[in-house]
Amino acid sequence: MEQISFHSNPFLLSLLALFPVILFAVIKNKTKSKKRKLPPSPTKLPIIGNLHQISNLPHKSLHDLSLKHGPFMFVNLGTTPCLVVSSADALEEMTKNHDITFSNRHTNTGISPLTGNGQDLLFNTHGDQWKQIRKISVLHLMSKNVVNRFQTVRDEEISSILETINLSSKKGEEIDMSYMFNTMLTNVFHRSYTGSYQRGEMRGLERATRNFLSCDGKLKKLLGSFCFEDFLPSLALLDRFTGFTTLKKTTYSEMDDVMESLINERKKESFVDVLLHQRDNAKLDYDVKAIMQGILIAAVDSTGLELDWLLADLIKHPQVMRKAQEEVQRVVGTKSKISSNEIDQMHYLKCVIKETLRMHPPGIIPRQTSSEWIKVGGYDIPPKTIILVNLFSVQRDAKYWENPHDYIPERFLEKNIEFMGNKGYVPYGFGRRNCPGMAYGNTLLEEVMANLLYHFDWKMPDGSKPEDLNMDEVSQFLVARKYPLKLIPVQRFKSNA
Ligand code: HEM
Repeated sequence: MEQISFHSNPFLLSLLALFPVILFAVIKNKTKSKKRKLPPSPTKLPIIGNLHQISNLPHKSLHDLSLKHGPFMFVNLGTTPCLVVSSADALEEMTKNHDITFSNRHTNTGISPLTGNGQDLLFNTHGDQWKQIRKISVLHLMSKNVVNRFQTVRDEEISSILETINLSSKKGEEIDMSYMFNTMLTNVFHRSYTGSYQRGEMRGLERATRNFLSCDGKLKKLLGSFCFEDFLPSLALLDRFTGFTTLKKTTYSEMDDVMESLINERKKESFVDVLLHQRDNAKLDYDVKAIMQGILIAAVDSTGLELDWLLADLIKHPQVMRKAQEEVQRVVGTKSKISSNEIDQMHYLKCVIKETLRMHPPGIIPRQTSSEWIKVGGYDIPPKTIILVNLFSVQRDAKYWENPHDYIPERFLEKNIEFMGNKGYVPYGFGRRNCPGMAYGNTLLEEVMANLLYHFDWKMPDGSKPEDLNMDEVSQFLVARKYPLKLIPVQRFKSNA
């Protein structure tokens, strides 16, 4: 057998020479990872991690767990570790020190087709492409200027729902306000996307609106379903048997058809037209349909669920409803149309909207850190960690909100708290990844609510009382009302609406 000679083997020789360096690196690495301090975590079970401690309302379960384990807490959703951020100070620290690092979003299996392989706006990695898409979208769809340009579109769509509500009021029938809100919002955004300023042009979009509402319903069901691939990847095959895979396929195929019809209905220089033009002429590489569907869902679903909560909160608190109605009446007088100047004077209504957005934010915001370790709250957070910012906990943080679980719009009269830049109040998100549709969303909330309060009183169906209104929630990525809001409208002035 040939003897191994260190002298004649240059590889072994260099290994020998490098040995002290390698040893030093190994020891350094070991002591470093030993020194790493991960956030506290509830006790985990093998395979499922902390899934057994999380109900079908994750924002509430995670809130309860955070009361025991702290504002930075590690939970394992199946095999996936996540950092849950649950207080105003914790979020402030993340945003102040690590805004860029955690400006990526986490996706899951149900959402992945929405992202167009990461070529959309909502789920794109933070970087140049995301910046370009966001700039185009704000400039051509969401800026204050564009919101003003589409004033007549909103006026027409709001008048249209007022007419329908009026008919129900004459018959004394109940009306499904949740459905009404979603239809109106889809019409508004379809017209804003395609530049259909004339209501006549809406005819071509009626089918698209019906189809969008149908597949948006399927999408919510999909996002509310358990997905093995996300939590227990080794059992991913089971998704085929639960119906998850089929539902995902049909939902996105129908959504694609809706985007196709919006592209066909587009007018020159509309948002959709600009997206296509920039992609083809300015050679910007992105997925037009993915951008369109992502923003449409963000716009319709978030604004729709907040309108639902707003009206429900007012039903549940009749004295707040009365106060808001008195203000609207005082400002508008006896006119039949409410102007934006008049809405600017409705200070109490604005507080009502702020309080509903505090109590019922759209849900948990999923982010993801970049490829570096970060330190927060004295803990070390590994690269590529999924971050779940629990807005429910942040906006009910007792350090910043007195009686945080009570509905008190007056708290906003006493303090000047805006949608951005206040600790413990982030209904439109935070940092550079915040909601670019805030101006559009908030304008819609104000205009719709001012009109509903001005023209109608609202009664519970079947003679039930306001306190009987069911306020249960459902979590389908966003946290919405579990049951549609069905009410009986009562016209306030015979000649109006
Ligand atoms: C009351 C209505 C709305 C609420 C409460 C709301 C809330 C939010 C929240 C909390 C986020 C996550 C922000 C973050 O990660 O920090 C978000 C993102 C987003 N929202 Fe809204 N939103 C509303 C309406 C709208 C509207 C009307 C549009 C479009 C016209 C829109 C478009 C978007 C987009 C595109 C994003 C993702 C931005 C990005 O990742 O760069 N939203 N929204």
